[in-house]
Parts: sequence; C-alpha cells; structure tokens
Amino acid sequence: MTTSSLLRSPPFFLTPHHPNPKTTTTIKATISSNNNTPPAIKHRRPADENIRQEAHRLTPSIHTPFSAKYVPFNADPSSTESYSLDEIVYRSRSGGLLDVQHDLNALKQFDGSYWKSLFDSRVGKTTWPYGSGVWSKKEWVLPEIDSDDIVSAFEGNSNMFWAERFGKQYLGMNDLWVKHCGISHTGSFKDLGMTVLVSQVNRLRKMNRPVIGVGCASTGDTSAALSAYCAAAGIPSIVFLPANKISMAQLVQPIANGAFVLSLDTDFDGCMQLVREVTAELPIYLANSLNSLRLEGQKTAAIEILQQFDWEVPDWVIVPGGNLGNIYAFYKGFHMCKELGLVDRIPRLVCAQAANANPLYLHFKSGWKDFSPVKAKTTFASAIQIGDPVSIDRAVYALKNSNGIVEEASEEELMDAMAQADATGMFICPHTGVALTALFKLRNSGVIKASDRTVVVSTAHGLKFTQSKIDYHSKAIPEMGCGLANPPVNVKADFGSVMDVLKKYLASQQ
Ligand SMILES: Cc1ncc(COP(=O)(O)O)c(C=O)c1O
Ligand SMILES: N[C@@H](CCOP(=O)(O)O)C(=O)O
Repeated sequence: MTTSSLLRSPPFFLTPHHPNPKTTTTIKATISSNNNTPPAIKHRRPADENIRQEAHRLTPSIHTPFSAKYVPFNADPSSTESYSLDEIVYRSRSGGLLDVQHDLNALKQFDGSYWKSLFDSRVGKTTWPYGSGVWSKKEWVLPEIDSDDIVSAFEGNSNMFWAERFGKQYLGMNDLWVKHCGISHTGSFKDLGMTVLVSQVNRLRKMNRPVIGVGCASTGDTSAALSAYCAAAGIPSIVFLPANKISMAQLVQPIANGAFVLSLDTDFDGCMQLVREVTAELPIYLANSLNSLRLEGQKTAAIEILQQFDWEVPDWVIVPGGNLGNIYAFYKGFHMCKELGLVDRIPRLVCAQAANANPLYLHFKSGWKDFSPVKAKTTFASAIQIGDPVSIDRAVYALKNSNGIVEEASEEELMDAMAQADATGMFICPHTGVALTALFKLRNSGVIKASDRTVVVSTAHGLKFTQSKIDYHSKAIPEMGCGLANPPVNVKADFGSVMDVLKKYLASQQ
C-alpha cells in the first residue's frame, strides 16, 4: 500500500476502535440457559497472550504516514536544519533549543472530528499502548515508534477535579478545575514526558546506538520518573540531586527504583550544568526537558484537558513553572489542537513562580527585556527552586503567543493557598499552592472573571511534600502566621476529657 493510499482511507490502526467479531476486545458475558450457572466470560485475547503480543497481532508493524523530526526551536522558516529523532542531539548547530516538528500536512489529511473521536475511543482502556493518556495520542507524539518499544505505565488520563467548594468559598467561582497531573505513577506530571523519552531510549538501544544509561539533574520529580521508567525497562539510570534540597519522599523514589544516585553539594542549576557536561562526554542520554522529546509527552495533558471538557476550550490555564518546559508543552498541545481543527482557539496561559525563584516573573515585569538568571533561594515549592531555566526561550514564546501572564507567590501566600485547598478536600503540593496564589491575584485584580472557566494544573502529589504541611500545621515556620494551621489536640484518654473537647469543638462548628 502506498503512502498516498494510506492517507486516503484511514488505515486500520487509525480507526476508532471497533470490536472485531473474531478477536473481540469486548468482554462478553454469555447468559447461560441455566440461570443457576454463572455466565461464561469470553476474553478479548487468549490466556497465553499478553497485551504487547495482542497489540502486535492487531497492528503488525505498519508503515505509518506520519512522522516527526527535530528542528531548531522557533527557527526561521527558511532554515533547513533538521535531525532524525533517532539521532542523539539536544541542541541546534547555533547552540539553541530544539523542537519536535510533526508533519502537519500528513496529520491534516484527517479532520478535527476524526482525531477527536479517535482519541476519545482510546480513553482508559488496557489496549497497548493506547490506554495511556500519552500514547492514546501516539500519532501526535512519536508516530514512528513501534508499540513494542514503548515503556508505559498507562500514565495520563489524570483526574480533572471540580474545585467546587474552594472556588465558591474563596473566589466566587463555579467553573474552577484542578487538573491533578500529580495523581500519577510516580506522583508528578513528569511521567507524561518520561514515558516518551525512555521509550525512545529503548528503541535507540535496540538499534545499538551508544546509550548505556540515562541521566538527569533533578529537584526530585524528574529523577523519580526517570528511575521508575528505566527500572521498568531494565535500563540504567543516573540521577544528579542537590543535597538536602529535595523531600525525603522524592529522594527515596530513585533509591528504591535502583538508580545510581549522586547527591551533590550544589543547587539544581549546578546539577543541571554538571549533567550537561557529563552527557556530552559519556554514553549517558540526557533526560531533562532540555531534551525536547520530553515535551511531546507533557503536551498531551493540554489535549486531555480539552478532551475532558468535550473539546470546549477553558478561558485560563495556570501552570507552576521552574525549568519552564511544561508551560511550553501546554502551549504546544493547545496549539496543535487548534492547528489541526479540534478547537478554534487556545486558552490564555499563566505561568506561576515562587517569589524566591522568579527569573521568568522578573523578565515578564521588565516587558520581556534582557533575561537574567537569578540565584534561586530556598522555597517550600522546592521542585521549582530553579534560577536559570533551560527552557526560558520556549516559555517566553508560549506566553507571548497565548496572551499569557506571569505571576509570583511569596512563601506565606503559597503555603496559605495550599492549606486552603487542603481544607476543601484536596491534598496538593506547594507548587500547586503557587499556581493557586496566581489565581487569587488575578481574580482580585479582575483579570480573571468569576465566570471564567479556569484550570489550575496541579503538578505533583501532596504526599511527596508532607514535611511542608507538618511544618505549617505545627506553626513551626519562622515569620509565618500559618493562619490555617490545624494541629492535633492532645487529650487525656478518659471519657470526661474527650467529651469536654468534643463539646467545645461542636459548639464552634454551629
Ligand atoms: C512538582 C513540579 N511542579 C512544577 C514544576 C515546573 O515544571 P517546569 O520545570 O517544566 O517548569 C516542576 C519541575 O520543575 C515540578 O517538579
Ligand atoms: N522539577 C524538575 C526540575 C527539572 O526539570 P526538567 O523538566 O527539565 O527535567 C525535577 O523534578 O527535577
């Protein structure tokens, strides 16, 4: 079959999944004629076939009409510089960032409603690899990778939480949503990008490319995701961590997953510099978001948000920013949906930074004049304690092209916002507290209206950052009011004492 004929009729692997009567994916219960015997269950695949083998049988290696390559980021249209995704390259010839460019003309052979129904048909299944929120968009992510090479934990498809009480009580909003990207395999949004990067590494190693291990610098979440996906694939991982600057829960993740953990007496920016130098010398593949492959996975969270709103576009999306890959990934996901006819506009983006690590905020406030890195100070939002973000150019591009805004949060603001959210039933990380602070500020100034549909991106699970909550609720933070602290009450273990405190408590709740 030629490429053009493949394009004219949607090939089998592109058709929204319809059960095949012979190899049916539907688990059929056959009602027995005898009502006393349980119905016989017919499985979609034989007992000795796993889901990878099933995928192989249903979609044997097919030549896909879609493709992607590396190009210099925001290159002049006359540029011809490009690289295959099978090359090991992180920077353009001029030293600039790279971007993964998809063959949009091939993707445009199918209209927006086609892509919507294809993506919708794959949500939440165990069909390899499409049950993953990332790989359900495979044609837009890494179209050419063989499903056999994919390393996935069925990541993505994360909860879109309607923040009903928080929105009503604190902001007068009734269409406020928190996209819980941290309710994920390793507890942060990094899984979305890491499944793509480690899958490509798996492919490169099978092609005998010089990749012995994969390495990253990290404030805790990238390292957790890298080590988990590498462990799943049996690939060595090496993580560069700033000593005493990440949470215990984050530190134990790569240790448990068998990574080679380097604890370095520097900050994240120092680790990033070192890992860049080391990966230029040794056969270690760089897994930070400087590597544009990561963003191809992360952009699917934006597509997923649209999908969860039945392809209606929210007014605002607020993302906490550190190394600044994710804000661009969101822009890219939204922009691709517009470009390919799934939606007719994109939301306005807000990037939220901790005031103690705010180089993008300062740049925005200066009217995008010359950018200067900062020395990031300690922040409870430790995963975004980054002063020299590698994706600064990508972030500026995303914000300029989405009529975007940058906000910042002081330590007290972000901790109070986190406590308020938790008190309404969430259990968020401090970075999400930064994003919620941005929302408070933009609501107070009237930029975000009460009726605006707004999505706050929650980037990690609160359980990774319990020490910050313990400090807050025990009022152990110098110079912070901790106004919502809710410490436990020590009570004598006798009936009278317990009754006394409970009566007092119930009276205060009336
Ligand atoms: C929990 C969390 N939130 C937000 C961010 C910011 O993402 P980015 O570095 O892509 O700006 C990171 C990592 O930097 C993170 O780990
Ligand atoms: N928060 C990140 C910082 C590194 O970001 P990356 O997206 O460039 O890997 C982390 O968890 O390490």
